[in-house]
Amino acid sequence: MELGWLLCGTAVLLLLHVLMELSPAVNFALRIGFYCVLCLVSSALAAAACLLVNGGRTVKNMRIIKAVVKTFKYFFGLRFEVKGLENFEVEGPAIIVSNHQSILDMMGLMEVLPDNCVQVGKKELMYTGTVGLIIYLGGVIFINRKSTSSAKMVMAEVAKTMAAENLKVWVYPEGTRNCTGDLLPFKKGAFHLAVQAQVPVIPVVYSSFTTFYNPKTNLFTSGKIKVEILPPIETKGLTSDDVTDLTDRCFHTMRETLFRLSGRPSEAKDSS
Ligand SMILES: CCCCCCCCCCCCCCCC(=O)SCCNC(=O)CCNC(=O)[C@H](O)C(C)(C)COP(=O)(O)OP(=O)(O)OC[C@H]1O[C@@H](n2cnc3c(N)ncnc32)[C@H](O)[C@@H]1OP(=O)(O)O
Ligand SMILES: CCCCCCCC/C=C\CCCCCCCC(=O)OC[C@@H](O)COP(=O)(O)O
Repeated sequence: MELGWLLCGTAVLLLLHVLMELSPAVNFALRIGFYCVLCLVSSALAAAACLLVNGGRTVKNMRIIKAVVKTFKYFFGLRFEVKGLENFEVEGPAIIVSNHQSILDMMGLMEVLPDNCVQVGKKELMYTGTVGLIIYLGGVIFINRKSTSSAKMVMAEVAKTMAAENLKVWVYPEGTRNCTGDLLPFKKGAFHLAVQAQVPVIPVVYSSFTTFYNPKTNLFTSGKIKVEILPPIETKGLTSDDVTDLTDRCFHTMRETLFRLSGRPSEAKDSS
């Protein structure tokens, strides 16, 4: 009986392996499916650990989440080459902004996440089962992207509490995932927040995933991701009138860095 199950299991694994070799679509679906299952199962386990250790929703849970997510890269053959970690060592709170390519970004995020740092996320993430639960327990700030006024209110509240709680806040200023190897125009929320709280903006750039990951062509192989944490941009003395300039400056710096890290010629002068 047991031998039967063993043979059956081996046959299924072999079949999956052959299908993965033959079809990029099957390979992609299985790898992404595995990533989602890994996130859902690990979130359930991490949530239990967070509740036992810290008792509820707190940024301290991010340490536990980080420790768990940092192991994921080994399952997918991903390597990170990180530069500039010392740029996180600013006195007090800061806004961290980075490019957002895929749901796989959570691995890159946790690879470098500094202590006392929460992310801004779309409210829909709350309804992703155990993943929603762990994101809630980690203290992620949920915003409604469809309502600028309510998102602004949430951000204004965050600006007030950042100093008291010595928080760093991680925002994806593109506001959505974008896996084209370029940046989408930046939304201004992160920069308003930095100016309102009078805290520095720290840009973090991840090299393009396009050489190993592309959902449109079902590409998902192992790969190397270069990460650069850039020097903080000060906002002391800036007012809301300066937000557009600050946003543009950050966008151009990050775009140039993205192209450099991805080995693509700079086109920064051609577009804005
Ligand atoms: C163990 C296993 C674990 C598994 C796994 C765990 C993972 C554990 C980590 C989870 C990590 C989650 C990661 C989530 C990742 C996302 O969910 S990304 C998507 C959500 N995030 C964002 O959208 C952030 C970026 N968006 C913004 O900042 C946007 O500006 C806002 C605030 C949403 C507003 O959206 P919008 O209206 O479309 O944007 P925008 O054109 O910038 O603003 C409109 C106007 O309002 C003004 N404005 C904007 N914001 C403000 C403001 N705060 N104050 C005053 N004026 C403002 C603008 O200046 C603009 O006016 P003008 O200058 O044109 O006159
Ligand atoms: C009971 C409900 C069950 C629902 C199951 C949902 C399964 C989800 C499981 C695993 C997904 C792992 C996701 C890790 C967190 C990813 C955060 C993220 O990258 O969100 C995307 C968001 O930044 C931008 O969204 P859009 O590009 O605008 O869209």
